[in-house]
Amino acid sequence: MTGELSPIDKAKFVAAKRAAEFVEDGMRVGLGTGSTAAWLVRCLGEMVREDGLRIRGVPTSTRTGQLAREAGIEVITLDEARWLDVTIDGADEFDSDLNLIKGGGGALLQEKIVATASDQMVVIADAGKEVGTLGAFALPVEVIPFGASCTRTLIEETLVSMDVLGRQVSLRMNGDAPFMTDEGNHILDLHLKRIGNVRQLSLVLNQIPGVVENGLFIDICDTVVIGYGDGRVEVRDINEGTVEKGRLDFVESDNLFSDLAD
Ligand SMILES: O=C[C@H](O)[C@H](O)[C@H](O)COP(=O)(O)O
Repeated sequence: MTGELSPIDKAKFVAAKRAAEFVEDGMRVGLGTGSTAAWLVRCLGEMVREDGLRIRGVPTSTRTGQLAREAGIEVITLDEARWLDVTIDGADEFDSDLNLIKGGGGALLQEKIVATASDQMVVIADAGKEVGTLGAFALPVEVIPFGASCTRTLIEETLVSMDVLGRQVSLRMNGDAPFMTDEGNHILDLHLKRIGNVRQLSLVLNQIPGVVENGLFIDICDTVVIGYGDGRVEVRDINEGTVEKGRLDFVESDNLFSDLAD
């Protein structure tokens, strides 16, 4: 089964597998959304089923909640948890300050709420997600449907006034209809190429009426676990830099690979 996985999936898997070690018995855990976070949920599910790990998970999307339940993880709401020990989630981009772009899957709002309600946020990513400057990945902005075209115009004017490169804004679609988030909102993707001042852009965007949240995660992530297609894993800490370099063995995880291949 291992041979059927692409290098990118192996990279995501080893990052998730290593990050699962941050989770200890009794913890309340924020569960991210996306293809990398899905690996984490499967890893944690295996630890619950086979090692007796007792955790309660707070999912960041409907689909992660479903996956977690299927994996055997007890799912609770953020309000029930009140506070989380750790959140582990994927990212679309991360930079050397561990600032992120998230929301490629449209889950940025719940993800940001959950991550900021956690003692620690650990990001899991394949090495291709690392960038010198955020912005090559289109920045998702969640907006309420009411007046969305006016909100879009205001965003475009804001980008012009900030002299941001790129500036193209597109409404994310799902077939012929606008993409709907779990909160019933729309996503505008900002094609910026390069974001010079992430802090300022994030603040300015969130001041526009109609904008619910943007996909810039600034000063939220504490640790990034970077996976490589050959099994190498690097753990990078916001204060200490690279704290670990290692390699994970695929063989012991064959049943997980089998699950995914089904
Ligand atoms: O809305 C989706 C999330 O922010 C994801 O964590 C992000 O898009 C990364 O997803 P993936 O692990 O599939 O690349």
